[in-house]
Amino acid sequence: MTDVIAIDGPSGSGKSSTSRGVASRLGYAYLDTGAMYRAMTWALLQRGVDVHDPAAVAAAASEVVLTSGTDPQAPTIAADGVDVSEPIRGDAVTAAVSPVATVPQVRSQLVALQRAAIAQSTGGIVVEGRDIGTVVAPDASLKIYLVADPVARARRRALELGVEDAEAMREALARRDAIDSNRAASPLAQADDAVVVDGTDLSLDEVIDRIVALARP
Ligand SMILES: Nc1ncnc2c1ncn2[C@@H]1O[C@H](COP(=O)(O)OP(=O)(O)O)[C@@H](O)[C@H]1O
Ligand SMILES: Nc1ccn([C@H]2C[C@H](O)[C@@H](COP(=O)(O)OP(=O)(O)O)O2)c(=O)n1
Repeated sequence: MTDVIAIDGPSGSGKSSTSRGVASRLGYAYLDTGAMYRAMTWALLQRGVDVHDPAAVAAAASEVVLTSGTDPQAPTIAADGVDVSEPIRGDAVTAAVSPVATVPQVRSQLVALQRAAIAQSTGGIVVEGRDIGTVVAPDASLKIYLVADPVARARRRALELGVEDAEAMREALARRDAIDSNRAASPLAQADDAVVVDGTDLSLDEVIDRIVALARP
């Protein structure tokens, strides 16, 4: 069985950058499950689906075909054959993704795809998201719960997106974290056997070093 490293945590804690770094160092594949929920949301918005109507979301989601490229140096995500790597980072998708991710049918559809990607990866894979250690890959050899101070998370994300109002960003992240943590279907949660890494006062390289040191030799 392939070696799986699960990295979960709230928005902007550094999961994507850290996971890509860890996968590159170890020669592992990389799966960004947040990008899958974002790509699904993009495809639903394209179809004019009301993302606050769970029945409409569930019905339309089953028609969407998602494809993930798992090279940590150049990850890709396509919806219905269209590369959506850029539009999924826009405001419209960011505002709509948490309600879409609460719909159980969406979750079961994407969890099946995530497990298939894990099964296909022969040389090890780093998988990042919210429910990887708890639901998607409970047998992962290493589970990391990556956290950072909310003010630091907002500052980093604002810098990345060129947004000036870091306080508004902190509020937006807190709103999304609240939906992601309080939903009934596999909420953002720390697995009992996860190692908590707090990246607030660590550089990206330091966080990567720490996780690589914990990884299976
Ligand atoms: N340890 C760190 N120190 C400084 N900046 C970081 C660190 N980890 C991540 N970042 C930056 O914070 C932002 C959010 O990181 P990202 O990996 O996208 O988080 P997530 O996937 O959890 O949402 C990015 O701009 C990234 O470069
Ligand atoms: N395994 C996952 C991954 C993401 N999600 C949801 C929760 C998040 O609000 C969205 C987007 O995730 P993403 O990791 O891209 O979010 P950020 O980059 O941290 O802002 O998807 C989820 O419910 N389960």
